[in-house]
Amino acid sequence: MAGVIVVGGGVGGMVAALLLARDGHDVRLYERLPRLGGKLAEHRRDGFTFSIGPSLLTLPGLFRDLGVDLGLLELDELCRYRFPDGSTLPAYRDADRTEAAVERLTGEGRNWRAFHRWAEGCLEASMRTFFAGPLTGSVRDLAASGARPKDLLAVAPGRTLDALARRFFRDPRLRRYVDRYATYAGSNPYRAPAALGCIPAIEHGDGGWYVPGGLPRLADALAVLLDKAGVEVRLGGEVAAVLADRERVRGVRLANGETVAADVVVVNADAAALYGRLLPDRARLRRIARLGPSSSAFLLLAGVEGRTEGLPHHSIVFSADYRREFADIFDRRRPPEDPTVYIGCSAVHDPTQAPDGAENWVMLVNVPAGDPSRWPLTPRAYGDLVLERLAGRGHDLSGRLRFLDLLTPADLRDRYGAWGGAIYGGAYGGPLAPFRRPGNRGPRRGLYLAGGSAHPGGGLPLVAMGGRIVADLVKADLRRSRP
Ligand SMILES: Cc1cc2nc3c(=O)[nH]c(=O)nc-3n(C[C@H](O)[C@H](O)[C@H](O)COP(=O)(O)OP(=O)(O)OC[C@H]3O[C@@H](n4cnc5c(N)ncnc54)[C@H](O)[C@@H]3O)c2cc1C
Repeated sequence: MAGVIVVGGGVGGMVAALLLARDGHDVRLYERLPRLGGKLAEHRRDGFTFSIGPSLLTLPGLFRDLGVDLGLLELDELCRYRFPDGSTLPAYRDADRTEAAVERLTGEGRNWRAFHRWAEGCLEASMRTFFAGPLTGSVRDLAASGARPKDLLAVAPGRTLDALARRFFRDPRLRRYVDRYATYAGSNPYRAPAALGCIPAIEHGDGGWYVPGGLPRLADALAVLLDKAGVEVRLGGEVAAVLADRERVRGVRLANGETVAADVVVVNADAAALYGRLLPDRARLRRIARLGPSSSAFLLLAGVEGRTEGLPHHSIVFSADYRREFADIFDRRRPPEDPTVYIGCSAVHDPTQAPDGAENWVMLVNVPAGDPSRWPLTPRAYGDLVLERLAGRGHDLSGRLRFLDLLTPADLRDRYGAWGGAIYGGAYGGPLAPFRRPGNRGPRRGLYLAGGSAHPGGGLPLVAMGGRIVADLVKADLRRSRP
């Protein structure tokens, strides 16, 4: 039995802690916030509840397999897209219905079916190789994963996501629909690898889900399992340093000065925080810096009076010029002048989320990571701009706002210790970027990384996979090191 410390109680940290405790190890989890869940969080005000992290759950089987038992709601309409010309495209759970909707809007139903088949193939190859095992920081890992040349071809290596969209679709609206999947990894579709195009195969294959009571109930359910498995959770327990000699990890030092010894340390905190502060390592930090940060989020949380006829649970209102929008975010490093806005309203399906006769609108805009004090306009003024743009695109909230709360990249940075507020650590800025992200093994024996800034990446399903990959690595390494 090894002494294991997990630094951070985000979903990846909780999954790793749970699996290692179930394997018989003595696991302690330190979380600096007064609650578990990390970015899987909510904001409450005046009877309204807002998810300020994930709003859509995919691959729920990853959590069911751990013993999470929540009555999930499967969404029939996954998302409704509104384009600058005012036309809309609903994406349904059912692929046939989506194909028919695409056909009605653009006459490209067959192209959508071909794209969907490609996405399924890409997903199947990625699940068997890239997502299945650890990454230690080298493309050689792929060879070790048993990937065949056919698998490599299935992910369209060398192509960007936008180039993939152009290969399948003539209509610019459909290209935008594909490009948008880059934002699931906080990245720029004009640079991100085509492999991100596998995401719709997850949504149409396995569905998009809502957790009644709000997605953070998933963190509550994991917390109950941690308790049952005997994990000692210390909330408000900030780790100030990972202790290690040249060979191996020795434990951690807490912010209150206490030191705790351990054989294994799993870091769920951001990789940039690990190599920047907890166990400084300039070379590794430089490698992360070269990726550039993923995007961050600007959130408008609105208590809205009245009910909106026909409002779906999830919708996207596209900007007029997507390329310019991403140049604003990743090159000019300013919040987009004309933003695409995600609108989430869980009150559509869940009356616990807003008072009677009202709606809880979460409006999310992709913005650059970094301090908003450098923005050309204040967050409040930018919030007004977002509302104005939405009003011009069929969503006028004037006269209906009970209140409007804002969250900026500075909030993400300060709450979760995320690099400049970047949601996913480094961005996927080129075809090899997935292999250049931090691996799961740290530079000392007994040190591991699990979380959205490390392999295989961010988003609830991927961090759950990462937690499992790390637990398996720890078990295998401990077995090997036994005399
Ligand atoms: C606005 C937004 C929308 C999103 N939408 C979706 C979505 O719809 N679907 C989806 O699947 N995903 C979505 N995500 C992404 C998803 O939330 C994250 O990828 C995932 O929750 C990250 O989990 P993690 O394991 O990396 O841990 P994190 O959530 O990053 O948590 C890390 C934890 O470590 C703690 N910590 C940091 N430093 C220390 C320290 N020194 N000592 C102790 N504790 C420390 C932090 O306080 C934090 O609790 C969204 C995220 C955001 C912010």
